[in-house]
Amino acid sequence: MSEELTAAKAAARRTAYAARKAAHADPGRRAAAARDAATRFLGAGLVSPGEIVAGYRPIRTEIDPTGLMQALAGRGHRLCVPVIEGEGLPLAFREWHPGCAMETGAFGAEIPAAGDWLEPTLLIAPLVAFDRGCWRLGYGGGFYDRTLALLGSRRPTRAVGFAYAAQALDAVPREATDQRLHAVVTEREVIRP
Ligand SMILES: Nc1nc2c(c(=O)[nH]1)N(C=O)[C@@H](CNc1ccc(C(=O)N[C@@H](CCC(=O)O)C(=O)O)cc1)CN2
Ligand SMILES: Nc1ncnc2c1ncn2[C@@H]1O[C@H](COP(=O)(O)OP(=O)(O)OP(=O)(O)O)[C@@H](O)[C@H]1O
Repeated sequence: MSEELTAAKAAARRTAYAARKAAHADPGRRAAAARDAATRFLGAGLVSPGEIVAGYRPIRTEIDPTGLMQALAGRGHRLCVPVIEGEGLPLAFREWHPGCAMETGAFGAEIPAAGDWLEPTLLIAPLVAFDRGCWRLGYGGGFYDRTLALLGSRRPTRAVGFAYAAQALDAVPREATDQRLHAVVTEREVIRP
C-alpha cells in the first residue's frame, strides 16, 4: 500500500472513529439505534432461509448486533462469530448461541469457549467507516478482506455492514484487495451500492 493511501486510510479512520464514539455515547440512543438497525436489517430481505450467518461480539464503540443475532437464531439460522487465528490469516468462525459460554479473544472481542467451526454465507460486518458505494474500512488488519476473498472463492458469500449512520464518509479510501459490501444497514436506512 502506498504511503499516501496508508495516510488517507488513517485519516478516514480517525474521522469516522470520532463520529462513531459520539453516536455510541448515550446508552439510550445507542440501544435505540441497535434496535432500529436490526429491524431494518430483518425487513430488507438480506437473509436467505436457513443460511449460516456470522455476527460479531462488539468491541469499543461498535453498534451492538446482539439483538439482530438473537432474532436470526429465533428464525432457525445457525450463528457464528469471528475468531482470529493469526496475523495475516483469514478469520475462522465458531458457532454462537444466545448466552453461550464466551472467553476473551485477540483484540478483546469475545469468542465462544466451545462449538463447531462454521462457514457462513452471510456476514454481518463490523466497521469503522463506510460510504454509499458500500466500501468498508475496518481497524486495518485486513481480516474481513482476506476472509471474504477466501469464502467467496468457495461459494457465493455476502457481507453486510452494520453501523451507526454517523460512520458514513463521502468516499472511503480503497485499494485493490478491499472487498465491497453487499449493503450497509444503519439505524436510518439500508444502503445498496
Ligand atoms: N467486534 C469485532 N470483532 C472482530 C473484528 C472487529 O472489527 N470487530 N475483527 C475485524 O477484523 C477481528 C478483530 N480484528 C481487530 C483488528 C485490529 C484491532 C485494533 O484495534 N487494532 C489496532 C488499532 C487500529 C486503529 O484503531 O487504527 C490496535 O490494536 O490498537 C481490533 C480488532 C475479529 N473480530
Ligand atoms: N486478500 C488479501 N490478501 C493479502 N493481503 C490482504 C488481502 N486483503 C487485504 N490485505 C491487506 O491487509 C492490510 C489491511 O487492509 P485494510 O486496511 O483494508 O484493513 P481493514 O479492512 O480496515 O481491516 P479489517 O477487515 O481487519 O477490519 C492491507 O495491507 C491489505 O493490503
